[in-house]
Amino acid sequence: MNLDRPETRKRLAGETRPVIEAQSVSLTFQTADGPVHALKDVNLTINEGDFVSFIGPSGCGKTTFLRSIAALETATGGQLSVNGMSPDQARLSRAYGYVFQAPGLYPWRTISGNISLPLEIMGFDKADRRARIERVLELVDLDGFGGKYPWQLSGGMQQRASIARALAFDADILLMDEPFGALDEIVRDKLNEALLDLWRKTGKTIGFVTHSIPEAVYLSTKIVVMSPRPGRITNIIESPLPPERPLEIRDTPEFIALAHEVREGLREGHGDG
Ligand SMILES: Nc1ncnc2c1ncn2[C@@H]1O[C@H](COP(=O)(O)OP(=O)(O)OP(=O)(O)O)[C@@H](O)[C@H]1O
Repeated sequence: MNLDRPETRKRLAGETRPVIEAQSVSLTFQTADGPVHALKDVNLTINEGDFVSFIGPSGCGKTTFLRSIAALETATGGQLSVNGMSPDQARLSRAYGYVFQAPGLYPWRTISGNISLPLEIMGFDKADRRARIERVLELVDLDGFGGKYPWQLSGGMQQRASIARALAFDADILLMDEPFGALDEIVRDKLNEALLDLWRKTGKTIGFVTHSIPEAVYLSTKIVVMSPRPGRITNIIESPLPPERPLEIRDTPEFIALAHEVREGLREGHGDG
């Protein structure tokens, strides 16, 4: 573990500041079939440098919560703040990068061209764009692939490119909505390792939606278990695992016990536990 990294030191000393704060957040969608309570009374603090996973059955509001943080949805009740600002203000201050479930790369642009696009829209000059593209391609282990087109890359590589695109303007917060859900297990393992490495290197605060218990346990400092109808948090589990996590950690008693705790939490939330 790199104790020299300020975020690691601060997190271990409990000195980190809150980055995302939700107080009694609710979100009700009005639909033709009546109101859908996607989120009800959600209370959560995400601190600087936390890796927080959201896990729960389909429809429990994981995506809605992540989208609310990113100002892609608006909470209908309660308070939600990002870096002390409203989600809208935080979006304007480019507080976060967002990674969607599908890579969503433009096929007519090269990988570098895809990463460059948001930077162009934000007005970064050419030399700065080039330096940033090079840096993020290296971070996601795609150096040398900038000139390729998306269709020349595997699914896992495309998803890494979409992570690079979200990292390029160097926001402190990374929001990821089930980014590895469509990938096979071996590729997923590799990307989990790479993401953890990137998190340790950069000290970013990460919000991550997943359906996979091992993925949540492997990656997170905090696991948020959610339950549907209405969408709510039923359990927040702090991980006792160290930040340095080789894949083999999944065979240790600590990991297995934590996975068991998450599974029990999911079962209780489902009402059949
Ligand atoms: N734009 C919308 N209009 C109406 N209802 C919506 C809308 N978006 C989401 N919902 C509903 O809100 C609830 C929560 O949806 P959400 O997508 O956040 O769940 P989720 O936990 O991310 O599910 P999944 O794991 O299947 O992605 C669901 O009942 C869903 O049908």
